[in-house]
Parts: sequence; structure tokens; C-alpha cells
Amino acid sequence: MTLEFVEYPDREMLALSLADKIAGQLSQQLRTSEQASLCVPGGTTPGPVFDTLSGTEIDWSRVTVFLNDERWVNGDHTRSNSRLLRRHLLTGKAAVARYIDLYTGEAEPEAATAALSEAIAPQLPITVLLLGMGVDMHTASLFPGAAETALALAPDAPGVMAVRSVKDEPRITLTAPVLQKAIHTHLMITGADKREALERAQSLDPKVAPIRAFLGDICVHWAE
Ligand SMILES: O=C(O)[C@H](O)[C@@H](O)[C@H](O)[C@H](O)COP(=O)(O)O
Repeated sequence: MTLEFVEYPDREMLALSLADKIAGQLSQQLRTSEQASLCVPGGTTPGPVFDTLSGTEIDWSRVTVFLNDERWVNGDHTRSNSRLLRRHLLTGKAAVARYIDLYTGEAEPEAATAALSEAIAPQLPITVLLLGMGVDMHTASLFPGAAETALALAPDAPGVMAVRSVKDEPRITLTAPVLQKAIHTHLMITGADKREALERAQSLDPKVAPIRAFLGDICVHWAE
């Protein structure tokens, strides 16, 4: 179990290098398997990585993409993570990738979890998992102290769960058993506050610092 921490001179270098690393790991998988899977966060940080990644020369037609988590809003809503992906990742060379949309249009996310768990199951283990993290140490939609987080961290958690204990809209999230088995795991964070939060998380219980559940074999990419 190793936590590798890579510090970049700036965010642009981080984006270029991380996109290159992810593309290399997907290509490596495609040399020995028919399919590869890429699971990514939404939020405000990963856009530049997606921009570079979407232009890389890999056989995207054999790659399935899905999010770590999604806000339960229409795909054209400004808070939709799918909207970010369609604009920055599922475009250019990556436009031919298969996409599993976690927002299925039902009124409530609970109605979608079983079908989504089934849709994701054939893509496991995730070939490349990219995680983000909030300054509160949440990752995916696993929030500190939330009732759902304790359930989602359990080894027998369903693959996909609805999350209600958040402000704004409800969410849907992949759970620890699915995320922890990824072949390659990266965490992308920027700014001094997130770096400090990650250091704090390393000695805390995952229920209060959910990112801690994923700090086994992981490469952390950081820039100011
Ligand atoms: O939908 C989401 O909010 C994300 O998937 C979430 O887990 C994100 O990675 C962190 O909240 C960090 O978000 P920022 O990059 O905006 O700080």
C-alpha cells in the first residue's frame, strides 16, 4: 500500500501530466483486454485534465466512462457533472467513448440505484479511477458524518447509493467497495487548504474523513 504524492509547479503541468498518465494506463489495459473503464469526478477541479485527455490518441471506442457521483439534476443544469463531462471529456477523440450516465431522469435517485449498479458491474474493476476531494475531506458523494457515508463505506454496500444528507439537490454515488477495487487510483487536488485537509485525513476515521478510505495504493496529484 503506497501513497505517492506528486507536486507540480502549476495547475497546467498537473493537468498535462495527469492526463498523460491516465491515457497511458487506459492504453496499457486495452493492449490485453477488449475494454477499459474510466471513472471520474465532477466539481470544479478536473476540467483541464479532461480537456487534455479528450484529445489523446487512445482507442476511446473501447473505453466506458462514468462519474464517481452525480447531482440529481437534468443534464443541462449548471450543477450537472454530466454537463461538465460532455463539454470537456466526451468530446474530440473521446467523443466515441461509451458513457454510463448516472442521472437517469427518474424523479428520485433511489429509483435508479439498482439498474445503475447492474450497468456498472460489467465495467469492474474500474481500470482508472480519478477522485476529487473537498476541503471537508469528502470524495465522490461520501460526506463527513452523513448517515449514507457509513453505509457506503461498508464492505457489503450496494455498488450505487442515493445520498440525501447534503444541501442543494439529492445525489447518487458509487460506494467504497466499487471505488476501492480500481486497478489504478489517482486523486487530484489543488490549493494549500486541500493539501492540509488531506494531511489531516490520514489520521482520521473514514466516517469523518471519507477520502481516508481510499488512501491505500493511490497517486495524489497536487498543485498550488
Ligand atoms: O460532484 C461533485 O461534487 C464531485 O464529484 C465531488 O466529489 C468533487 O470531486 C469534490 O467536491 C471536489 O470538488 P471541487 O473540485 O469543486 O473542489
